[in-house]
Amino acid sequence: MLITLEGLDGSGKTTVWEALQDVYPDATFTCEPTDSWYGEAVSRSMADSEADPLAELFLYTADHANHLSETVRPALADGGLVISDRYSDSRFAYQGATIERSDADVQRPLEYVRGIHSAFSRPPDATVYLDLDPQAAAERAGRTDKFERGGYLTAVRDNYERLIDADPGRFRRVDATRAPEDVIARVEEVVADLVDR
Ligand SMILES: Nc1ncnc2c1ncn2[C@@H]1O[C@H](COP(=O)(O)OP(=O)(O)OP(=O)(O)O)[C@@H](O)[C@H]1O
Ligand SMILES: Cc1cn([C@H]2C[C@H](O)[C@@H](COP(=O)(O)O)O2)c(=O)[nH]c1=O
Repeated sequence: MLITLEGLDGSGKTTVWEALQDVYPDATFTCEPTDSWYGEAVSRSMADSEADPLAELFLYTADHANHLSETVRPALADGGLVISDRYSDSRFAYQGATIERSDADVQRPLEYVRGIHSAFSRPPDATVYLDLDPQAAAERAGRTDKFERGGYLTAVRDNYERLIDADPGRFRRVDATRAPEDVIARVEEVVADLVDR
């Protein structure tokens, strides 16, 4: 089973991802961007405020393709549980917003990014969405790079809401405004329920 953690920067994904490792020691814990050289290329693009939005989308997508073939598909083929801190929905939400706000000649960017993935990707079985307002998210994340400015995160959050509306059965929304221990406890409940199904 593939479970993904999604949400805005600073919503607490990595905090719960680390906590889940104590509960599921045999699971494969992974993330996007990865630490491969594809992920390093993504990091270079993220650090470049002039990066071309379409080029950046394809760097993230290359990293995803490698993540699938090297980590996700083999672990699933072994019957394992895979828990990924960010996955394809991050691309749909973030690059959908980036391209929308750029001068790239792309109609319906979110659908365009989804279409690129549909040919090769493997959708999550379930996605835990850590729901936090953009201002709190930007504050928690320290507004350290071009992705963490309030207006941009509002567009990203709108895209996450569109993804949830389009596939409500896959998403489990968790209130990420609560204290870390409460968020962790709720996510643990949600994941236990998913794994026991
Ligand atoms: N529920 C919470 N309440 C308050 N602060 C939190 C909560 N969860 C995490 N934090 C803090 O917010 C910051 C970001 O948390 P974390 O790295 O887990 O988020 P993230 O969603 O993985 O962020 P990013 O996407 O930017 O990597 C950290 O300083 C963390 O300690
Ligand atoms: C996978 C992915 C990530 N991003 C953005 C979101 C964050 O601002 C950064 C790094 O993520 P992290 O959780 O802090 O490691 O990258 C993105 O725009 N598109 C993606 O597909």
